Amino acid sequence: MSTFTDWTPEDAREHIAMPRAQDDKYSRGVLGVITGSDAYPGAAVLGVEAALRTGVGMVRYLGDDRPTQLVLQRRPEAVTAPGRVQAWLLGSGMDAAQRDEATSRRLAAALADGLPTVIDAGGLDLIGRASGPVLITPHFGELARVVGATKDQVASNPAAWAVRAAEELGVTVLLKGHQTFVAAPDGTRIVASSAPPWLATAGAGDALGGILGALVATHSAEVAADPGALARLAATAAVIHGLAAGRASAGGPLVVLDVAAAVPRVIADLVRR
Ligand SMILES: NC(=O)C1=CN([C@@H]2O[C@H](COP(=O)(O)OP(=O)(O)OC[C@H]3O[C@@H](n4cnc5c(N)ncnc54)[C@H](OP(=O)(O)O)[C@@H]3O)[C@@H](O)[C@H]2O)[C@@H](O)CC1
Ligand SMILES: Nc1ncnc2c1ncn2[C@@H]1O[C@H](COP(=O)(O)OP(=O)(O)O)[C@@H](O)[C@H]1O
Repeated sequence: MSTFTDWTPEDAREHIAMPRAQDDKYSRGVLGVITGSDAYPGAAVLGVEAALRTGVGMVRYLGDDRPTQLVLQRRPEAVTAPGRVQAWLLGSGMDAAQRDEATSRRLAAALADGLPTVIDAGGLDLIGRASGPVLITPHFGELARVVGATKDQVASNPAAWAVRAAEELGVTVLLKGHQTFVAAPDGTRIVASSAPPWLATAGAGDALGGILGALVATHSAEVAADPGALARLAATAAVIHGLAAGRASAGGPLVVLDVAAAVPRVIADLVRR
């Protein structure tokens, strides 16, 4: 039985990249994002919004036309031309069965980059094709599909299934749920428990992907030097997400854009501690 270490706000604060006076947008980190689809364009908007609110030098969004238009309407800060990136966020709001050729090509190019890559939802079939360090962000149903189990089996012992998936797949696993379990092939085991159940709402996981993508892009060099850093960044994202949900909720229902809107204040409070 693995022991999972609780990830606290004090732990999380150590994993926020503070911009320095000499920084520019490129040196802070560029997150490449391929998410969303005609069927689920909102997932792209939520992920980009959350990434920008977490703090990153640039979000380079390279998804389909419809989500691109919606992302730009909501966030003209996003750059939609190809170019340099330091980490990738792939798969939220995509359906592997509906993927067209152009999307497959863009995903393949991203996966061949050798960069740290966060893979969510409709990108999870691509785990084995990534050439860089990988972090996956499944919910119980998605992890069940990936490891060939049932959702009920995963739900009955999520911590153990997160460990098993990390060991079998050789990637860092962030398993979503009321508690967020993070397991890495190097034996790192972390749990984050700051999220209120009000966060169980459609799109919350897409926002988590954006928060995590931004943290990875702003720590790309650290991850290249030590892929074990991905687990600590994953747990930090879960803590930020949970604390932001607590603010957006204030004890009542929340909407995901309000969770993203709360992220900058959560981070400001963390770094002030
Ligand atoms: N605004 C947008 O654009 C949004 C877009 N979105 C995008 O939609 C796409 C489809 O994602 P999806 O999770 O809805 O369906 P899918 O992967 O087929 O899983 C279904 C299976 O998994 C289970 N299951 C589901 N959730 C679970 C959970 N939290 N915890 C535990 N189990 C859970 C469920 O089990 P059941 O309850 O049926 O037994 C069923 O077996 C994806 O690309 C996503 O990014 C969403 O993010 C919403 C907002
Ligand atoms: N009962 C719960 N309590 C707290 N957080 C939850 C609960 N259920 C889900 N969450 C969180 O909400 C998010 C849901 O993500 P996900 O299942 O991928 O939904 P979606 O695909 O709709 O974005 C995850 O970050 C998860 O940890």
